[in-house]
Amino acid sequence: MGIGDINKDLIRERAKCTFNVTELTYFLDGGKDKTLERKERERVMLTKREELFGGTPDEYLSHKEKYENSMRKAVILFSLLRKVQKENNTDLTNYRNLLSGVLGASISQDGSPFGLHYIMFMPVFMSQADEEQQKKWLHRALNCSIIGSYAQTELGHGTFIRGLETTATYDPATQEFVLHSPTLTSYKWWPGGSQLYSKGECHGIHSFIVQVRDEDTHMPLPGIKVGEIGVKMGLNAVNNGFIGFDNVRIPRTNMLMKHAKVLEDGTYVKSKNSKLIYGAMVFVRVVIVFDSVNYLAKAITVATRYSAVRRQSQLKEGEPERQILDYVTQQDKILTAIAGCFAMKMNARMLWDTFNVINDQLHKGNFERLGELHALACCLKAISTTDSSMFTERCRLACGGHGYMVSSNLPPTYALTTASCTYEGDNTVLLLQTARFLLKTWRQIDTAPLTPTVQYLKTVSTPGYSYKWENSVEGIIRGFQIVSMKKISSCVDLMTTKIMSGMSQEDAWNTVSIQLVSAGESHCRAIVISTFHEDMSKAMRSMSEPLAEVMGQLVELYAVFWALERLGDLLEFTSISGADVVKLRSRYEELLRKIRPNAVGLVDAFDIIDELLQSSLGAYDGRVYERLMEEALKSPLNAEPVNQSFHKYLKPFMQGKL
Ligand SMILES: CC(C)(COP(=O)(O)OP(=O)(O)OC[C@H]1O[C@@H](n2cnc3c(N)ncnc32)[C@H](O)[C@@H]1OP(=O)(O)O)[C@@H](O)C(=O)NCCC(=O)NCCSC(=O)CCCC(=O)O
Ligand SMILES: Cc1cc2nc3c(=O)[nH]c(=O)nc-3n(C[C@H](O)[C@H](O)[C@H](O)COP(=O)(O)OP(=O)(O)OC[C@H]3O[C@@H](n4cnc5c(N)ncnc54)[C@H](O)[C@@H]3O)c2cc1C
Repeated sequence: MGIGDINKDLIRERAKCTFNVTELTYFLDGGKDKTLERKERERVMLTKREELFGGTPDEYLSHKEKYENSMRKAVILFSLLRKVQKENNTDLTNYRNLLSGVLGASISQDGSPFGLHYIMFMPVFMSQADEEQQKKWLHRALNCSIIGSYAQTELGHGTFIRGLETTATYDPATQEFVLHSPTLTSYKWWPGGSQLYSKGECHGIHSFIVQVRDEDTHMPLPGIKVGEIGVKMGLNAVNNGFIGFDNVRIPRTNMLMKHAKVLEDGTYVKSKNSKLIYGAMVFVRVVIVFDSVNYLAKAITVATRYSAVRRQSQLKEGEPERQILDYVTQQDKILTAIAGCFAMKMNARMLWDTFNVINDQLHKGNFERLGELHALACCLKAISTTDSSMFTERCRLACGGHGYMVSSNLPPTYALTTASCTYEGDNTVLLLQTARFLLKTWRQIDTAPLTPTVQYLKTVSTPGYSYKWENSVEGIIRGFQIVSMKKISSCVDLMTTKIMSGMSQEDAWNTVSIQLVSAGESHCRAIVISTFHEDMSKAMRSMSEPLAEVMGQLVELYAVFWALERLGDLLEFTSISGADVVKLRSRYEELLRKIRPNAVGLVDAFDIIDELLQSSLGAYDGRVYERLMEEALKSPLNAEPVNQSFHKYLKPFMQGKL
């Protein structure tokens, strides 16, 4: 691409960037080697550019065509991946980068049909199958000679796993499980878990591997009713399905038995910890935090580049129209989204490291921090997906009418982010899970050792601890920690009062649940801001000074933004004053001004190539108007000057003949 083709405003924006963009790309990828690995994956993928990115855009395909087209593209992409992924390499990083990263969403703006195989089926299998079972199936799953899904949710239950109705009854005479869907509401919907019965006793939810279709004909096996659930708001390249079992028999050894087991005579052997069955959901929630960063990175790249190119309105009479990125209200929408993306990137890394540390402990039988990991994964999944969809929507709104076009890729990206607020655990329910852990922690604060992510509760509640509000990042973090502690303690007090007045524990919980969710959110916000501050401060020590300065500005912008967003909490629970708020507001506007010159450089550093960004507004060259017209002309309605509906319907109507 010649320099002449690049929009002049974007050239100017890139010229005024104060830091080295490549240095930031290396940091975002996790080091130069990771950048080179990613670019090699992209290079390999681009050898099939036309097959993967040419043809009729998804938005003009039928529901069925879209599925078939995404399957066509997925097998091309994953055949390429097989070349990159060494034989028997069970490290799913490549696959996950292909899927949850921008590559995955690129097969179609509507997700990838292989998504669940790698993001759910493989991890569940690797965490729940014993060695024998892994030997039998893992390699076949890794090279896609079997493709799996994850059928836990049912028509009648998604959140309440203990309420799932599908049964798996062990028959010792044949050493088989009989899978059965007793009711319509027990049909697996979205597509693993079933209530396990053995010797007449129910042992709760367990995972089984079930062959659904014949390996040659692909026909559903006897007793299995399977289908697709219909058009969704997004992710329509992912064929979410339903499955009904009519007394389907599977071998005993199809129960995933890494933890709990059923012996040949039907004896049930308990898992060392009943919660390990839920392990895969913790892992997937960790992956979803990375997904939310990847989706938001696309949205901010599109909105920022477009805001540098779009000129609209005069600030002063007679002046040329201004780049909309010069309007402070536009900076308010976009620069905070950039800060939010960086903040969640650092928290995704922290969560991944925490998951690996605790997962190792679990493998050694140490379950001490399982509750903390579950609570952290729940609240970070909830907050990262809520923030990602909120900021993505702000980015769409920041692009005016063109942001409403599917060709901008902002509406499809929003559909992806908002789905993640529901799947892998509805966000409200997950924040309640975090609150459950926090209340338990608070009740034991003086008797039990505190795990790292809740240490602050002790610090800010120590008798004699005093804290005067400061407008610094550290001061804001301390403020959020105090808010969280006071919300948790007031929930405990409220519940105690209600129970003392005769209300059941369960009713007291439900009555206080709005405040419980709020306590979970405040706890998570304190963690997100402090992790962004601490981990970025550490990283800044090895950065060049110009880059470190911009990263410090993003951290402060993020902290001040959320302080202003949660003023009610801070006014209720901390000593922040009206004067402090005035100073915070002017600091916020000053930070927007400081970061503005680096906005394009910051999103360029995500280094999302145009083929993966798939946006008429966000391409690297900024030729938005030409691309909008190119995309418009792809509409089938432009294939002929007069659509047949004129002669069939409109003309007779206009002539009064209908
Ligand atoms: C909401 C709960 C957690 C409630 O479960 P429950 O058995 O009623 O638990 P409870 O009585 O509240 O607590 C009992 C205890 O179980 C613990 N626990 C619960 N879940 C986990 C976990 N994952 N890891 C570790 N521990 C867990 C809780 O902390 C409780 O512990 P405690 O008694 O307090 O010590 C559960 O039902 C749940 O997780 N619901 C969400 C269902 C879900 O996430 N479905 C995902 C389906 S797959 C999917 O959506 C795929 C999307 C992927 C894609 O498309 O990319
Ligand atoms: C795009 C997409 C893909 C999916 N993929 C899969 C898949 O591959 N495999 C799979 O098994 N599932 C999948 N799911 C299902 C998903 O996991 C469930 O939708 C999710 O767990 C929420 O459960 P639900 O649908 O039953 O919602 P519900 O729990 O019925 O939620 C409805 C409302 O009830 C509230 N609520 C429910 N319980 C409580 C409570 N205890 N306290 C307070 N409020 C409560 C919720 O907060 C929510 O507001 C997918 C869903 C989507 C949207």
